[in-house]
Amino acid sequence: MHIGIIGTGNMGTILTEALINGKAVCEKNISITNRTIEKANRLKQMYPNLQIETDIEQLVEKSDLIFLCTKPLDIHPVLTKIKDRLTRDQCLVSITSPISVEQLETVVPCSCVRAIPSITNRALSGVCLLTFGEKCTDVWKNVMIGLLSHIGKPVIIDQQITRVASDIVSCGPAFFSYLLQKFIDAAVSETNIDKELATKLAADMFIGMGMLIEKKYYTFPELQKKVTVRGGITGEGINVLEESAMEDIFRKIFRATHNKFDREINIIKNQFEFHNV
Ligand SMILES: NC(=O)C1=CN([C@@H]2O[C@H](COP(=O)(O)OP(=O)(O)OC[C@H]3O[C@@H](n4cnc5c(N)ncnc54)[C@H](O)[C@@H]3O)[C@@H](O)[C@H]2O)C=CC1
Ligand SMILES: O=C(O)[C@@H]1CCC=N1
Repeated sequence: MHIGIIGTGNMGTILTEALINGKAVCEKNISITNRTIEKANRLKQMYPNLQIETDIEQLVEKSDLIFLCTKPLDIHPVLTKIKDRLTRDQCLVSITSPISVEQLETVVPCSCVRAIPSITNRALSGVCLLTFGEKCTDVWKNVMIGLLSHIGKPVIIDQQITRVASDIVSCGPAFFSYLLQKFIDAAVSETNIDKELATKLAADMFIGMGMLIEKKYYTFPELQKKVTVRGGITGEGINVLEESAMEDIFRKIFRATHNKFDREINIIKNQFEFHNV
């Protein structure tokens, strides 16, 4: 099987690296392209057997499975270029949330899949969210599940929970590293610890927590209860969190992402409805 990757920005690069490092596919069986080809060339310096294609149509013709890794508003223009090169036997994968598999299926003849990855897939960990199109064959469904199992846990989701699921799986690492950074910065500004040590301690704590979760020793509430000794010090900190309306903050985050999502969906709907592809 030959894989084509269109767009080697953040996610296209991470996906390529993860597929290779996770031994999902050999370097030589991946072709990559990018609007600015230097970006694709940089990736080839790390993985010399990757194939670079300057012509997007040729990349599509030589690939069985094609990942579209551009930003949402750039997907429609790419589809315009490649739709006549795609055949029924191929599979097209979009990695972005505001474009549905149904929309893809209206313009291309092949199997369509949406696979929303997470930066955690770079460490061959975390979740990749999958939604299959109506016309996606069972063979391609199995190929996708098998392939993504090399870089994380494939989880099949309904269209209707797409945004919240990607908020948790894909935006989550950004949200929680933001909070962790604030935690570190406050430790440095409030005490005598230096930033380097605070960062190392916090990172090791986070890794340890991840392992605890993985081993399923405790649920989240159990974990809190175990650490928050009655009348002890942790409780003082938890009280501050309780008083800080954290729930409101997280509700606002979900509302903000969903609002942006709705705006993008509207723009994309126009692209698909009013521009013949
Ligand atoms: N960053 C993340 O953690 C995640 C991103 N995604 C999705 O991945 C997609 C890409 O995001 P990023 O990689 O962060 O964006 P990015 O801007 O870093 O990468 C997009 C790349 O596509 C290239 N491109 C645009 N039009 C092209 C064309 N016609 N032909 C070839 N290449 C073209 C651009 O030159 C750029 O390198 C987005 O749709 C995003 O929703 C999904 C899950 C997680
Ligand atoms: O399309 C998405 O939902 C992803 C999540 C992080 C960035 N883009």
